[in-house]
This record gives sequence, structure tokens and C-alpha cells, in this order.
Amino acid sequence: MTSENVLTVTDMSKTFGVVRALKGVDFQLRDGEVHGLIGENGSGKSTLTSIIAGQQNADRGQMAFQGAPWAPGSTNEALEAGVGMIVQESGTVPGITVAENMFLGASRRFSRFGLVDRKAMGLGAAEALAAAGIEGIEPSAVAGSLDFQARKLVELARVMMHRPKVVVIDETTTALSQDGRQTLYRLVTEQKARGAVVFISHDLEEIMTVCDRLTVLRDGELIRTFDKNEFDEDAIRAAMIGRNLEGQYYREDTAPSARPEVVLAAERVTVGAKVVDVSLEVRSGEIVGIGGLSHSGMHELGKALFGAVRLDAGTVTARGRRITSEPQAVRAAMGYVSKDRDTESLSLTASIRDNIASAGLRLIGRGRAGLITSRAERRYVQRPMEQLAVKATSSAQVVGTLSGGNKQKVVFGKWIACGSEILILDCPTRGVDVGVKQAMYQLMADLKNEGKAIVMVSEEMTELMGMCDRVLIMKEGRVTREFERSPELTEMEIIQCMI
Ligand SMILES: Nc1ncnc2c1ncn2[C@@H]1O[C@H](COP(=O)(O)OP(=O)(O)OP(=O)(O)O)[C@@H](O)[C@H]1O
Repeated sequence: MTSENVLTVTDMSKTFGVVRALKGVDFQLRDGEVHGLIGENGSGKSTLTSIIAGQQNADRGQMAFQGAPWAPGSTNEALEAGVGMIVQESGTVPGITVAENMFLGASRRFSRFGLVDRKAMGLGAAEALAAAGIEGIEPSAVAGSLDFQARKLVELARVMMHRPKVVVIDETTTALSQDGRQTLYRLVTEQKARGAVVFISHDLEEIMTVCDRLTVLRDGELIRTFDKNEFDEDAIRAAMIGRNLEGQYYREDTAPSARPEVVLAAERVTVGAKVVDVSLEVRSGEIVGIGGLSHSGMHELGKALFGAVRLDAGTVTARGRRITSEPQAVRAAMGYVSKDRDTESLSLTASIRDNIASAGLRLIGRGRAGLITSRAERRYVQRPMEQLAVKATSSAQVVGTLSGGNKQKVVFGKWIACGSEILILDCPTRGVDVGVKQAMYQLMADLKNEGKAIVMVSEEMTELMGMCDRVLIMKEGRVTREFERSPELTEMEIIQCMI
């Protein structure tokens, strides 16, 4: 590895209203390295990298890329010049095809007599996908019809196609399942040979394995950069949160437990070829985990349980009611956290307060005219915001301007606040930092103890093992295995029956 800097950031600051997202950050990226960025939700990681990749401008500071001043005007301009970014949320445009997404802003390349040669564009996209080792995605498919993982892979292929010198990967691993992760790691290794990678993750173990150096941000300040030989979990964690994390991470009890009453039942549920003939029962006070590879059908099963997709066969019953639509699910006191939070779980242009209150309008105290008073609404929203430590200027902040992890807290808070009896959580801890993860697990354990039922769909084997009474494994649309909670259960045992 050469130690030459390929990109430098000097004295960078960025403010949003009263929020100082970056405070005088100096950052150096060396050629040939994978440089990790870690820090609590809202510590400034995405702000720093989005400025590097041309998505927005800094208020103050300079950058240099390959020895020349660097001030890209847009992400496309940055990508053309050699700096690409995979964003934390969906980075594809839903209404157009995979091929059009891949050549967004570059369709001129396929222009013949003023028309776009779609066939050539499709071939170009297929080639780029194949070069990135990504299989099973049709260039002609509309991006919005693909699942979250497939859209992330399209984004990866799009960036890699430009053979950039620097690639920023913002909290992408948790959007991918085991198979997608292998593709990501392979591309990171290839990129390292060609240039450098900035790798954002909340998973300390992952970041310590993947990265050569690691920088910790806290409250917009660069706290410390660790060389590989200085990597030490406790020291990194202490730099991140300014204190040591204490207490239990997952549930403390090691045996399965639940109350006798079945509150959610799926009977022979089929959704196309994605979910095939699945039956399951969830009891009061039980956490049931669902694991599998990305195309196993686990995400669709979560949606089916919440009435969010039409069933081709079978029934879902929650607390004695048949569930065939989302409003029915909500009336049966169900809540659903989607993996794709930006499009399915949140209203990005509305405030935190409106988002959290939206599921609980019937519970909020009303004034004399029968209208919800803003005081009652504020009180209703305050509790989950505090419980989950949502980092925001106030509950009036627009959700679209929150950091990724804080958006996730808002979705979780919305369903907790309205007293959901049954929660369907699809990757609930995606993008949240370790401290908040611990708080979410504690909340889940408390909800279980209060007799609520939880279904947790997750790509993280450790959280499935750590939190669930039972874990069901799905493969090709069917539940193929069930594991009971046990301290002897190993990650390998579960993964082996997924593939
Ligand atoms: N467009 C914006 N308007 C207002 N505030 C913003 C905007 N973008 C970011 N912020 C604020 O800047 C701070 C830093 O956010 P940033 O997204 O950089 O954090 P992060 O470290 O990437 O967090 P996460 O791990 O949750 O993704 C947060 O307090 C966030 O709410």
C-alpha cells in the first residue's frame, strides 16, 4: 500500500440551521486503503461523504483530489471525475428501468439520430451488471419493481461501471442479505486495488475486518483516526460515544418463553412464488424471528402478515380478525416497520411529530372542540423521541432532513407510541448505532414482557439468536427450519440451512 493521499479534506464545516453537522474536520484518504467511518447516528458521516461525492457543498473548508482542488457541483460530475458514492437509502429512480438508472445523465452515449437506442443501452447495462458479478437483474425491469437489495446492487454496478478512483459506501451492508454482502465485499477488494474506499458502517466487527484505517466522528467532530494495529473495540466505542456502553445488549434469558394465547396466525399463505404455503403462529409475549437470504421470501412474508400484499391463497388472522389490508392490520393493533423506510414507512416531507402521531390519532387527547391540541400531540410524541433518543432540533424537524438512523428511530417510535399489540419489524435496527440498538433491544424485551407479540425479519443472525424465542428460516418461499431459543445455537448452524 502506498501512503500517498488520494483525497484530503481540510477544516470542513457544515451547518443546517442550528445543527452543526461538521465542525472543522480534517480527513485524509490514502491510495489503496479501505477507510472506515464510524460514529453515532447523526455524528456527520453522511454529511462529510456527501460533500466529498458532490451531493452538497460545505460552508467552509477545502478538498483536494489527486493533488488538485476538488469541488464537484453534482454527484454525476463527481462520478465522471472519479469519485462515486453508494447512498444509505435508495439511490435509484423508481419509475425508470434498471438500464436507464445505470446510464442516468449519460443516455447521450446511446443516442442515434436523436433517439435513444434502448437495445444498446440494455446491453451496456447487462455488461456492467455482469462485470460487477451481479446476477438475476433484468436491465429492462422497472427499478421500482425490484426489492431493496436488488436496487442497491444496481446502484453498486452503476458506480463501479465508471471505474472510479474513490468509492464511498454509506451504510449499505445492512441493506443486503448474506449473498449480497459477498458481492459487496468482493467489489470493495477490487476497488482497493484500483483506488480507495470510504466505508461507513455501524458494525464494529465488520468495519474492523474490512478496513485498513478507521476514523471516528462524534457530534460533527473528527475524534480520532485508528491505524489497523491500533484497532481495539473498547477504545473505538469509547471514542464514538465518549463513555463505555454498559449493561446487556440482547435479552438476558436463554430459554424460549411466551404466553399461551395465539395472537397472530398465518395459515397456508401464498404470495406468487415468493411465499409458498407458509403457516405460522405467534403468541402473546413471544418474539419470532424470520431469517433467510434476500430472495427467500422473508420480506414478503412480513408484508403479507401486515396485509400489505394481496394473498394468492391462505389467511392471516390477528387478534381474531382476518387481515386483508393495512388499515385492517392497524385496527387489529398491528404495527409494521419496513426495510425500505423511505418509501414505505415514512412521510419524508412531514415533521417528526406528524409522522409519529399519524398512527395514533385516536389516542391523542382532544380539546373541547374535539380537535387534537398541539400540546397533546407534542406530549404524545415526546415519549418515544426520548426513549429512542431521536437526534433532532425539535419534533417539528422534517423527517427527510434526519440522519438515516434517526429516521429509523422515528418509524419505530411511531408504532411503539400507539401501543401496538403485534409488531412486524423488518430489519428494525438497519442503520442504527450500537447505543440505540441496545435501547431498541431493551424496548423489544420490555414489549415482550408486557405481552406484546413481535415478528422480526432480519439479516443479522446475531440479533435473531439474541432476541428471538424461535427463529424460522425461509428458503425459496417456504419455511424450511425452525430453531428454538438456546444458548447452544450457533450462527453457522442457521446460515447453513439458509443456503
Ligand atoms: N438537509 C438537512 N437539513 C437539516 N439537518 C440535516 C440535513 N442533513 C443532515 N442534517 C443533520 O446533520 C446531522 C448529521 O447528519 P448525518 O446524516 O451526516 O449523520 P450520520 O452520521 O450519517 O448518521 P446516521 O448514522 O444516522 O446515518 C444530523 O443531526 C442531521 O439531522
